[in-house]
Amino acid sequence: MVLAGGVGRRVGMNTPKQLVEIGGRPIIEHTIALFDAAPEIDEVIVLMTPGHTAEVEAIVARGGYGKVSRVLEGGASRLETTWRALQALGDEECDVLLHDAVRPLLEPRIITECVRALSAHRAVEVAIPSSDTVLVAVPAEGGEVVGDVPDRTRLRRAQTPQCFRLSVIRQAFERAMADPGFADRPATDDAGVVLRYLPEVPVFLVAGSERNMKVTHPIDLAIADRLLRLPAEAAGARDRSVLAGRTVAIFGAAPWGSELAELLSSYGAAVHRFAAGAPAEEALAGLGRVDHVVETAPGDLVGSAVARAAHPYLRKSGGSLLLDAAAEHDLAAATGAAVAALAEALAGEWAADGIEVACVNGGTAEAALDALLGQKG
Ligand SMILES: Nc1ccn([C@@H]2O[C@H](COP(=O)(O)OP(=O)(O)OP(=O)(O)O)[C@@H](O)[C@H]2O)c(=O)n1
Ligand SMILES: C[C@](O)(CO)[C@H](O)COP(=O)(O)O
Repeated sequence: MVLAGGVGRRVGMNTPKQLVEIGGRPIIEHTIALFDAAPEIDEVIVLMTPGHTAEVEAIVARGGYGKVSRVLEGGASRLETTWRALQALGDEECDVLLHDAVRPLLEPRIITECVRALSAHRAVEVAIPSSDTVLVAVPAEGGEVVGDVPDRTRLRRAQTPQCFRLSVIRQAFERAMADPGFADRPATDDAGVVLRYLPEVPVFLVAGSERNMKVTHPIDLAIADRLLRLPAEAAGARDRSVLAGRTVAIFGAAPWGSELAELLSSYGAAVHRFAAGAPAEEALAGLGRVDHVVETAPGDLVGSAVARAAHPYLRKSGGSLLLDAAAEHDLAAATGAAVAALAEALAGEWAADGIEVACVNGGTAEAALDALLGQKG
């Protein structure tokens, strides 16, 4: 359930913040795409700000997010939106993940761990340690003073998804909605409702991440935009043995092309080479699955034809695209800059599809391979 019923008062734009475009697409699209691509997820239901469901339906149709079954209107508060989400589900028992639409940087690892945890626990919450000391402020003359400094080692910051067996979260919400005191002291998240109304159900904690931030204030838009343009594992070294059995298509004839093909083959990849300007769609269709695409002749419309053709394949495989900005060309300098800009734009746009895009400026086959595996570039 993608909870998107808010208006984004704190961000302060005249449209709900989940429709604001960052990293090349609306925030809510990043979030929908994540769940749509997650193998553990069967169905996605979106609860959107009243009056804005048509915009989300258009995003879903344009992006072809086939797991989205419904786009419904949310309620007046986050908890009311959750309540509506629960009412929209049938009687059949299932696992439910409730996720803030405005946390578009959730890693697939967290979805996997949450779903796995639900096989042993009826309630699961994602949380991270607090890197700040947290204070309890108490009113005092002229302002506030520190009332308490809780032991930080026991404090966690709650994130989403918050995950439950349907019967558990539904029962907790039924009790909350029947409690006349709930409206005066509402919970601030879904797990809080379980804690208060079904205290016998332990809420198991799964490790979240700093990256899984919530876009709440204007500055978060800039931070999230930047993060969306960085690959999730930017700093992580990659093991080249992952290339075994992968399919790589190389277009054009960069000086290092043959050496790269040999290197890839030595790690067990199946390498297919195509001449510069070869019809990319036709070439890739003949391969079936494609894990990595290398365009070394981006002077042909600065690589966009190959990129366009490669996108559906790389989206399926979670692979990568490498562009070479140093193509020999009459307008080499201008073309190179355009290729680098294209790579940066695609990296942002495709991050949510799990595709990495890198760019090299000539160099060696070794450097190209590192870039292809997301280590540099
Ligand atoms: N009536 C509401 C209010 C919030 N949310 C969702 O809950 C998530 C977290 O809420 P928050 O960051 O508070 O979003 P807004 O309520 O939109 O922001 P603000 O409080 O600044 O208005 C968001 O994905 C938001 O769309 C919701 O589904 N229904
Ligand atoms: C659910 C939540 O994201 C967990 O941190 C948070 O409590 C939502 O709070 P908000 O004030 O509705 O943004």
